Amino acid sequence: MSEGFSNVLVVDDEEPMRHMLELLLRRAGFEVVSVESGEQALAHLAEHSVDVVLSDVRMPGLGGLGLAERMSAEHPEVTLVMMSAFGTVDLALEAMQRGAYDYVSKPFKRDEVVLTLRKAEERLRLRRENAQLRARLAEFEGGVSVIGKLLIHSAPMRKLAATLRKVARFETTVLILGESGVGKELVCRALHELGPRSGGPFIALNCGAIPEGLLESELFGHAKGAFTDATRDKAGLFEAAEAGTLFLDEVGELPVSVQVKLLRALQEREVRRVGETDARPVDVRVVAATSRPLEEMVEASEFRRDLFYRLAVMPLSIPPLRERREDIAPLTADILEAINRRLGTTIEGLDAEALRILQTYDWPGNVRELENTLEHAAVLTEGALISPRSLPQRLHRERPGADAAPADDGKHFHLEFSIDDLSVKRAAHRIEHELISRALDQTGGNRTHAAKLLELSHRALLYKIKDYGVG
Ligand SMILES: Nc1ncnc2c1ncn2[C@@H]1O[C@H](COP(=O)(O)OP(=O)(O)OP(=O)(O)O)[C@@H](O)[C@H]1O
Repeated sequence: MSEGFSNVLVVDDEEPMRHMLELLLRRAGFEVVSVESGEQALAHLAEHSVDVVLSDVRMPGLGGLGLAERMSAEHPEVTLVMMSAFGTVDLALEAMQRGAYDYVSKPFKRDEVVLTLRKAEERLRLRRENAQLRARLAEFEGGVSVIGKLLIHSAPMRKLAATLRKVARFETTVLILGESGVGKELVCRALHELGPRSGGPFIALNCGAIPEGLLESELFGHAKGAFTDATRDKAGLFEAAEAGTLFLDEVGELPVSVQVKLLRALQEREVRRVGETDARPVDVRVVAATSRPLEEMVEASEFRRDLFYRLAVMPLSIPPLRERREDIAPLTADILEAINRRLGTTIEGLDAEALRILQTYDWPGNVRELENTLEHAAVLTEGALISPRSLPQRLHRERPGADAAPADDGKHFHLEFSIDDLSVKRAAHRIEHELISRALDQTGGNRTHAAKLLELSHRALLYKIKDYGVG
């Protein structure tokens, strides 16, 4: 629970109104950021931690109603307060039916907005307290509990949750270990939420997804003119995460040159923007994660030993889903609820045989693969229950004792080439395309895992996916 002031996101297409609200709310002690559209608000919410959104109801594009709908599906934990102008009160009321908490009518008195936000803040505080109490009770009783969006049920996950609570209070660097899709980012978010920095920003970076040449400036920022595209000064993610948490996913993908700079930033607690000589102090908790065996990379001189020791002060391992199968049923219920909200489907669950298939499959892509599988099944399902027929082929294939899959023999695939086209380049492209699509299919869209099957670097795979338009 945040000890600091609430983070408020103001959404209004009129600049003077945004400006006035920023001043007013800052003076009342809130942390304020403002954006001019519902689309921008969603982009901000995806990257930052926000407590309350104060949004105009009538705006071009997505608008207040669209925002209310998307927020209740994607960010149900964030409180939404609408602002309505003369003649749009009916819209504000409709937004409340779609999940908004309250509204204020424009023109409003200053105190009125502040008071409404204080009320929202109080409700938020009570809700968080309540959720924490329920979570502890459930953990205690061995039921299902959540920290943020992280669902906890099995014994290994309960043990992990207990460690998270202890570790969150301290500033130690944490290294989260686990296969792809196992929940490393969610665990990091939980750590952030449980600790004293929960009122600050949470910034995540997948180190494997950024071209090598841009990584340093992305992390540490750059000065205007530092390189050709640097048309203005820019803060890096370290500075953006000030007073909060910076999550470095796939830290093993960092090139050695950036590893050196990261180590210095961690040791000195300061960063130097590319092209600047002076360092800037930063107060950031860094949590790194990896699905690759960093220790082996250290032995192979691919990862700096000193950085490894610095990051791994507190290693936390998340076991793969196949080692905690008790989590599959509650995760499935949770995921289906989210899918119903997002896609407007009305799936109630799985029939007994389909659930058995989920519980016996090995889930190489872990929870992300489970999510993709359930979405695939939800789209194909006509009734209220998902049956084995709606589950993808690979789940049937890998099930011990399953019947041989029809059509495909499950072991081979064929590509046909025309004798009229003997281009090596085109043939090589087709083969690559086919192999990448199959690897992504097999891993439920999990790119890190697919890269391993393909024996490609994560970065090379991302380029190729973009090139071929697959994924
Ligand atoms: N315990 C959990 N409860 C609820 N959702 C979960 C849980 N674990 C994972 N998920 C969901 O599975 C998906 C993958 O999780 P996340 O992105 O945290 O994994 P990751 O280990 O960081 O993956 P990668 O290494 O590939 O980036 C997310 O959509 C996340 O919400």
